[in-house]
Amino acid sequence: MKIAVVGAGSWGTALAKVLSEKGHEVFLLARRSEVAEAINHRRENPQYLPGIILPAELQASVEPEVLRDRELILWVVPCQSLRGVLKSLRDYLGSDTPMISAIKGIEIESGKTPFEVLQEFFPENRALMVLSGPSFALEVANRLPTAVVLAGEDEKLVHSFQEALSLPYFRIYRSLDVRGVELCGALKNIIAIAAGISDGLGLGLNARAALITRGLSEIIRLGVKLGAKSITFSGLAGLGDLVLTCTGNLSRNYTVGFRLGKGEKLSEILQDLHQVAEGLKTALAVKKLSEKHQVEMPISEAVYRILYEEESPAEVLRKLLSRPLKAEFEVLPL
Ligand SMILES: NC(=O)C1=CN([C@@H]2O[C@H](COP(=O)(O)OP(=O)(O)OC[C@H]3O[C@@H](n4cnc5c(N)ncnc54)[C@H](OP(=O)(O)O)[C@@H]3O)[C@@H](O)[C@H]2O)C=CC1
Ligand SMILES: O=C(CO)COP(=O)(O)O
Repeated sequence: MKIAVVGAGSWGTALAKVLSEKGHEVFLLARRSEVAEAINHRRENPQYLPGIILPAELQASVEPEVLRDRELILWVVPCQSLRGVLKSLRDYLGSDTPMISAIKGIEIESGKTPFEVLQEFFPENRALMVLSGPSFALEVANRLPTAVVLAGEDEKLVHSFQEALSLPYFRIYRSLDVRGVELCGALKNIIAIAAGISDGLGLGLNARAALITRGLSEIIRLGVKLGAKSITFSGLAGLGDLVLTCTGNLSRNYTVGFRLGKGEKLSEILQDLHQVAEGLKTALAVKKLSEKHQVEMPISEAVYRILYEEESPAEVLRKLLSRPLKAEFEVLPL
């Protein structure tokens, strides 16, 4: 299959490597020519995946022309950049070319997910899909076993892409709950920041387990209000990715939280953060969505206050722990 991956950061490069190893003809569309040149001539993306040797067949370019004859496009740019990237590239794209978003975020202005933004640009396209799940780029690039989920509305189509894109070390499960799979991936990043803060403060493993569990509970509440199926949250894109990013120090979101917990200011952290930590922006989008839909999200709210109202992590923690006691599950008559 002729494939283009748009976005030559860590995840775009790792996915392009997987697809190239599967035998597809892959173009990786970079924004900067030095990135494309390093990939084409040194077989490496030194800024984002240093030391990983990329397949000789994988080609990189900065020319949007390479999108013209592709049979599949993967979108792998930061969520807040997607709309601008689509505006600049739409003339090179077929209106019904299959497309997969591998982006985990929510647009701040519109409250839309990447899938919804793609639908806005390609309203007739019935071949839009979402890829999510626990998958650190570096581990995938090192061919460590990974399981992810591909979601789409057309079961036959998702099934065929599941087969076409899987490798033994990159197992793709399929789902019809696009909304759920996509929201899981976006919302877990905020909880990962919270887990990092907790670890940075030295609050211990009990606290982290509580954050993961209560975090899951609140992201299900919002997700279901927004049309997701609750069962999806117990799958790879939900619990799987939540556990990975709340416990793995390869996570950029967790790392930002950890540094905040250690007392660094967000402005200092942003200065040397050379990759995207989507949870920072998603926290703003979720603040608006939770207020609009009247969903209580105490952990996400706490992260928002630390990030954007400069409340100290210790003060936010004190408030979290003094919330009224309640039943664990709202639906049970306890
Ligand atoms: N890394 C991971 O392990 C995983 C990441 N994801 C998701 O994938 C998405 C991309 O993340 P990731 O690859 O890690 O991010 P990185 O920060 O590693 O790379 C971002 C890439 O996007 C490019 N980019 C940024 N802004 C623009 C823009 N306005 N126009 C065009 N290109 C732009 C960057 O180009 P430049 O270098 O020129 O700035 C860079 O190639 C995120 O939503 C993330 O949550 C999902 C699963 C795993
Ligand atoms: O989503 C990820 C792994 O599944 C990557 O997490 P970070 O963006 O926090 O690094």
